[in-house]
Amino acid sequence: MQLLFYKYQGTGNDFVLIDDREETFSKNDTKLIARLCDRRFGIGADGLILLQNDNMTDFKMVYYNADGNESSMCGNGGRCLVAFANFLGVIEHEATFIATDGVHFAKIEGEEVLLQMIDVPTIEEHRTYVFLDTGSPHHVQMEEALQTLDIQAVGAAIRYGAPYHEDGSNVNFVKQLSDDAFAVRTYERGVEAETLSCGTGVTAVALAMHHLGKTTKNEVNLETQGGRLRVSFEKNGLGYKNIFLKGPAKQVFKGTLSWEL
Ligand SMILES: N[C@@H](CCC[C@H](N)C(=O)O)C(=O)O
Repeated sequence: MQLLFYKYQGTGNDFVLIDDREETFSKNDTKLIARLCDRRFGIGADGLILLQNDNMTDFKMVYYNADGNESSMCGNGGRCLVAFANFLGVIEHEATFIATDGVHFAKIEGEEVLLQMIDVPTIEEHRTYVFLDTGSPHHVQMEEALQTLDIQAVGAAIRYGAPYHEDGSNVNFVKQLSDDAFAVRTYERGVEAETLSCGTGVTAVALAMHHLGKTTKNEVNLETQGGRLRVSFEKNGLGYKNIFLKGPAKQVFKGTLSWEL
């Protein structure tokens, strides 16, 4: 049996995308998905995403982390899937799709994809960090020595430590660059390593920085290790609404592989 796959990346957060409208992919095969995402034994990616049919929206997004487990929302993956749906002819320049956290609206603007994220009703403020859920759970903390920080060691300690433990959280380290720009490095749960960019992560950072008064702007630039993303939002009581994530999403290559990888 042969598997046709496409490789996409959004600011260096990379994904194996599969057109699964016929629902033939072995979606519960954790080992297979982890193997496909493996950078030495497989194609190599931070995650794998299925594009499936949906009755109410243009398509359904099913997201797996590189460890092979189905997980919560992926912002960069969602943007890549919109570009893929356009490539397949499933959508033109606008779309709604269903993901694990609800319905998303998206728009293709040239080389970039604008993705509406779920509303964030509350933000937890702690002494040294902020925690919020932007479709996926995110720990956000300021870090002056951002470029020299051992993200693997410090990120893993926070991800597995209290209060997150087994369920875990993604961990974002942030340095302010100007009144509307922040540099971000993210340790991703389910990849269990730093990724070059995280869409739900930079969304969490933008909201957290506004919440903490580090910026008064409603559109913030986020410099990730893989490129620049922009997040816009409106304050809504204790939380935020009309949250949009924007940035590039590109096809890298496509391929076919045999089932016995
Ligand atoms: N890279 C993603 C986040 C993917 C989900 C995350 N690893 C988790 O399990 O919470 C993004 O761009 O948002």
